[in-house]
Amino acid sequence: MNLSSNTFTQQLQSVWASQGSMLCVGLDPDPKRLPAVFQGKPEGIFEFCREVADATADLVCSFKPQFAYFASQRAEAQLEKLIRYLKNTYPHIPVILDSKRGDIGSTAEHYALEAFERYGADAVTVNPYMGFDSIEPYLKFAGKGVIVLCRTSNPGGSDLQFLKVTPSGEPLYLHVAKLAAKEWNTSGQISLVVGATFPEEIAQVRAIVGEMPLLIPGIGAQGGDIDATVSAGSIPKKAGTGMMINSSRAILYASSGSDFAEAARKVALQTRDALRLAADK
Ligand SMILES: O=c1ccn([C@@H]2O[C@H](COP(=O)(O)O)[C@@H](O)[C@H]2O)c(=O)[nH]1
Repeated sequence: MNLSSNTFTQQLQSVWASQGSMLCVGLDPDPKRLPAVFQGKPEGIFEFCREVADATADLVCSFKPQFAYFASQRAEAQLEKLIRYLKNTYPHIPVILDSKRGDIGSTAEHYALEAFERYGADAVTVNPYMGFDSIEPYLKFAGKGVIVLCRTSNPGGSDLQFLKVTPSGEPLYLHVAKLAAKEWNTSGQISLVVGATFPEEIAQVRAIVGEMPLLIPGIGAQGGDIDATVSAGSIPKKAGTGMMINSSRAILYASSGSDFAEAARKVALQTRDALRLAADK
């Protein structure tokens, strides 16, 4: 199979089946929390992420490097190198660049080039606040995934996402889910972000979007409940699919000692198994 001609959605379908995992490991290399051996090392960020990825690759359905952790350290070259490494070593595992971009179309064209050509990501997270013309440039990259923020995991997400925006009193996040699923997704490239900290809302989004993949951050360090999340986001009769459930800090920083990779694997394995168990209920 030529994986490079596979779409993001096809990659996900195959990896859910082959790895039996809905776990997405988030790569958020916080300089204050890196094990001592990587601190101040020229390619320490790349090396730390590579070791965690190598220790968990057989347990995941995707990797999600968070752009800000690299950019704040002037480590964009290490991000490029990391994604190149992941794509070469684990071509079956999709890489999501979490950069939550959003801007007018002419600028979005360059954010899309950045995500898909410079970094070579399979999918990118985007903010829908500026409307469809800010999303459209990403959709021109056939097969690439475009993951739209819908109901985010943070408490402040309610400030805007719960505002009633239609005459019938529909909250903004459900309006985004409807727009994304019924108007914007003509090419099948769109997925949505919904937080594990809000399982009731996950269920409402799932009811609107059918089998659309959901990126679900918020288990682990943010305390989202695994059973409630999986139950809310599952696709009827397709257990173990449909979701990329992200955990970053709980896995990356399971130990700050020299056993960090082993500890990361242990937590990733427990999380993968808890997700599997929840899917089988
Ligand atoms: O609603 C959202 C959207 C994105 N994120 C990102 O996911 C990870 C979560 O990290 P944890 O350490 O597992 O809490 C992080 O990169 C966020 O930027 C999110 O948390 N919520």
